Amino acid sequence: MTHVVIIGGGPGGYEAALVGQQLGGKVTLIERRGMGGAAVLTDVVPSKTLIATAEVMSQIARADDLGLCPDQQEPPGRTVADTITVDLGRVNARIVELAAQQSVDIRARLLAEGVRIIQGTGRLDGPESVLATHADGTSELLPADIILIATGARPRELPDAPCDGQRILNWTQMYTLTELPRRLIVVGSGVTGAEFASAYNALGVDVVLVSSRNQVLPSEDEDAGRVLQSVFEESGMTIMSRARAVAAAVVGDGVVVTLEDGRTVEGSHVLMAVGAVPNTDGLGLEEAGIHTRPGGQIVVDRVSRTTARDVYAAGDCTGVFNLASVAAMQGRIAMWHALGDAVEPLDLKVVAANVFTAPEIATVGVTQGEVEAGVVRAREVMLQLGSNARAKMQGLKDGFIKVFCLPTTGIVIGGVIVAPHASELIHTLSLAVRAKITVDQLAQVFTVYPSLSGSVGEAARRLHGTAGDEALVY
Ligand SMILES: Cc1cc2nc3c(=O)[nH]c(=O)nc-3n(C[C@H](O)[C@H](O)[C@H](O)COP(=O)(O)OP(=O)(O)OC[C@H]3O[C@@H](n4cnc5c(N)ncnc54)[C@H](O)[C@@H]3O)c2cc1C
Ligand SMILES: NC(=O)c1ccc[n+]([C@@H]2O[C@H](COP(=O)([O-])OP(=O)(O)OC[C@H]3O[C@@H](n4cnc5c(N)ncnc54)[C@H](O)[C@@H]3O)[C@@H](O)[C@H]2O)c1
Repeated sequence: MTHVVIIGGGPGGYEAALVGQQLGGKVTLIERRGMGGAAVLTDVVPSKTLIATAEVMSQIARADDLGLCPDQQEPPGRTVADTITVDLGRVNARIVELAAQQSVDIRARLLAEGVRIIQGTGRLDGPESVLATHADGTSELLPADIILIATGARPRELPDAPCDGQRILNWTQMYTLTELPRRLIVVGSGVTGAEFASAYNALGVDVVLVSSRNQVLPSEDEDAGRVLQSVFEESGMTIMSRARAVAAAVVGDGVVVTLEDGRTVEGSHVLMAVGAVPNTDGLGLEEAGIHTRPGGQIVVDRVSRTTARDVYAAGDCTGVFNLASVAAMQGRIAMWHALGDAVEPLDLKVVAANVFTAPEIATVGVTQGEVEAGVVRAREVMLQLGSNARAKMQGLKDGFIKVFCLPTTGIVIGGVIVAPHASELIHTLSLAVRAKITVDQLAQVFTVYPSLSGSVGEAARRLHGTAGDEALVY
């Protein structure tokens, strides 16, 4: 019997536990908070549930363009959106309930599969055992043949902007609000900042986005960031570019955020979305011979091995690519490798990712930045969403579909989709990248008429027979 001990019950930990148990290991999982981890309780599930409500509001905002109008009794000039009231207390109660239920479901599945769950805190006691401190304060030493560390990450705080959970909030604290903020300042225009700014903007809140760079979403496709920036601005959001926050303080019944250049921004609440730090302190890593990077992330190879024999790590604590899907895959890979099953090393080139803004931004494979820097040779096409028949019918104007392929063979190597539900549309391109199919093969796949995915086929057709690394923009 191989004893597997996992610290952390997020996607990295619980997906690994399922595989470990399936492959005949005796798995113990230690989680200090709740099963599903931050992904389920405070990060992915709550934010995407909030965004589900915001999405409905975004559609309602287009209702007037599609010929819908408020009831005759409404005063003239009112839009359909003006007639809707957001009950944030109910929205957030639903979110918290849904996340808690998801956690319960995951726990039940793990128990049904035979995983032993310890509610408590784990730390390494050398590379071959784990000390679990139970919720009641008692502790237990667990000898382990294989250890997986999947302890995740937490919000980074600025020293002069400590989160109080009332007015200065991090992303885990947003669900305690029962009334819409009068004016929400969002500090940080990375994925978290952009998603919350987009959602609260759609809910009708006056949003100020403090962005340290020229354009929102600096790590995403530049064309995509440009579309989002202009959609945000057109919808009335205030974006303060090249503005770095240094402090936030509660003043009266509001907050004041101070920028590096001395300017101040006033609002009712502020969301600090300035990145994440790995939960790797106090785990006994150094003593166990496990190397970390200067930021605290655990060094792992592509099969999730750390620098200590039979100790693996997965997910945000490794900082490889902070996504739930990647955490889960790293965890499974660790178990496949450790327990002697067939395993393919992690390949970041096939990871599909999505920013859940309105419109969404989905990406897979090579990036425009890599092509422009000459890291990859590619030819590409970019089709504006506005030219798609279905998009016209639905009143969608903002967005595009971009496809990259190898110059000689035409093999699809990446893509970017900016559109509502891009997270679903990207699947075709993910499959193409993973299966290494050519643009001609993709062009021969039937798409429904009319459909947004029709533009994926159209993009592939436009890339037929064009030699060289040119960029076609329509
Ligand atoms: C706002 C937000 C939205 C996001 N949205 C998405 C999305 O839409 N899609 C996506 O793919 N990714 C998304 N992410 C990223 C995703 O949340 C993370 O990549 C994912 O949670 C990583 O999973 P994990 O298992 O590494 O860690 P976590 O989910 O953080 O779980 C780690 C667990 O370990 C526990 N733990 C830590 N230390 C100990 C210890 N010593 N003992 C016992 N337990 C311990 C913690 O309590 C936690 O429950 C989002 C992130 C944020 C911040
Ligand atoms: N849809 C998704 O998959 C999703 C959603 C949210 C988060 N995530 C993941 O979670 C992780 C954390 O996301 P994040 O957006 O919080 O972090 P991030 O590090 O991606 O972005 C933080 C942003 O804040 C900016 N910033 C830092 N300090 C600042 C300051 N003082 N003033 C103004 N701006 C400042 C940074 O320049 C950066 O652009 C990321 O790895 C992300 O991929 C994924």
